[in-house]
Amino acid sequence: MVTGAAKLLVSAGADHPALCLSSAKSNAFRSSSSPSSSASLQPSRVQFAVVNVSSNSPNPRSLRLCSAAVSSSVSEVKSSSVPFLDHKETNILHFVKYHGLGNDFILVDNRDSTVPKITSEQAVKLCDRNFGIGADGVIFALPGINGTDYTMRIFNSDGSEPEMCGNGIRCLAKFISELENSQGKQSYTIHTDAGLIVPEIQEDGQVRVDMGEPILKASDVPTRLLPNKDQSVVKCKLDVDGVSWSATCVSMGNPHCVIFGTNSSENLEVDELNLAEIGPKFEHHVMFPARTNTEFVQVFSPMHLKMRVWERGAGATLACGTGACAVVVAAVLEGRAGRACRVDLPGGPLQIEWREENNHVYMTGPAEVVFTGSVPL
Ligand SMILES: N[C@@H](CCC[C@H](N)C(=O)O)C(=O)O
Repeated sequence: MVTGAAKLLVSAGADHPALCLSSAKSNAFRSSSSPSSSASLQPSRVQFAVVNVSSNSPNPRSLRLCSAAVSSSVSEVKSSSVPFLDHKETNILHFVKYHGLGNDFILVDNRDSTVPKITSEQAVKLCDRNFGIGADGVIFALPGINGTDYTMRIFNSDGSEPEMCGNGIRCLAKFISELENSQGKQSYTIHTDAGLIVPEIQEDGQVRVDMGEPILKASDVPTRLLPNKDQSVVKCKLDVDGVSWSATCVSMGNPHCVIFGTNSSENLEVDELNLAEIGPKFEHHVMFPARTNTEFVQVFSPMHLKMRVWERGAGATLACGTGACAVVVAAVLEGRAGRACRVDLPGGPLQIEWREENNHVYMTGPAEVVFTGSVPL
């Protein structure tokens, strides 16, 4: 069943997924060019279909090319002339998976409704890396509110709904530009629960995001840690797991607890931390009434930081955009770094700038398509 176009079809039993994978490098897998390739797929047995778009292809048209392929494998009954994401089969969700530095998301075209197409319980199942598609969250592109172009909503992989997601909004910008069929430099106004966020796709494909102003007032972060006179929580003692940590709390719309050291060591070696053990203890600490994301940071120089993150609702991830922003704000407040830094995350670097003129934080980084697919709900 493998053709010259590198088409691979695996059909499993009724209780197991049938999976269709296609190379993005050829148009030969379009439905019109290979009608027999999907003939062995019986719609009732198709549990899951994925088209591999190519994680390293910079070709912005790759998503549109592959959309045609999915329509042929998931639904033989549909005409391939209808764009993939516009198919309206009952109980099938069409999605595109993206990642920003390995922080990965299932993107859903929700422009026709203000209600997310799936529930938080369904999101948990789809994010599962063994029994689902696998992702750190599900992101919906909804109609704009109050004059904005779009609204972003997101479920974490545990089903909770955060206010914002930095890597996710870069992915959303790329997703929207594909939906709108636009090319080159584009900027969008996005309504989020953290306020107005403005991502801009650059000529080089990177996405620069105006992330708005950081929130430092303890009660707004929120944290119960004792604030300073100016209401901020900077270098505050926090006991976790028998260790006294030095914590600075910053909200980028969502809460972050930033750790550079302990009472016995001013500087962390972040690779030595057992994140899976200590992360949940920070996340669920009584000092954080809305739980928290936690970043552990090592300072290489005033312009170069390294962090690892334990995310609220998602655990250890390869990157966290709001986390990297919070880290630079905290580093400035603690006098450890300048306002423009490279932040190294497990999945790669982000450029972060906290501008003095307008108090806004700017994040620049990549967002890439991984694959398109369809899944029954
Ligand atoms: N990975 C995201 C943050 C996602 C939300 C977070 N888990 C929370 O619950 O606040 C990012 O890149 O910012």
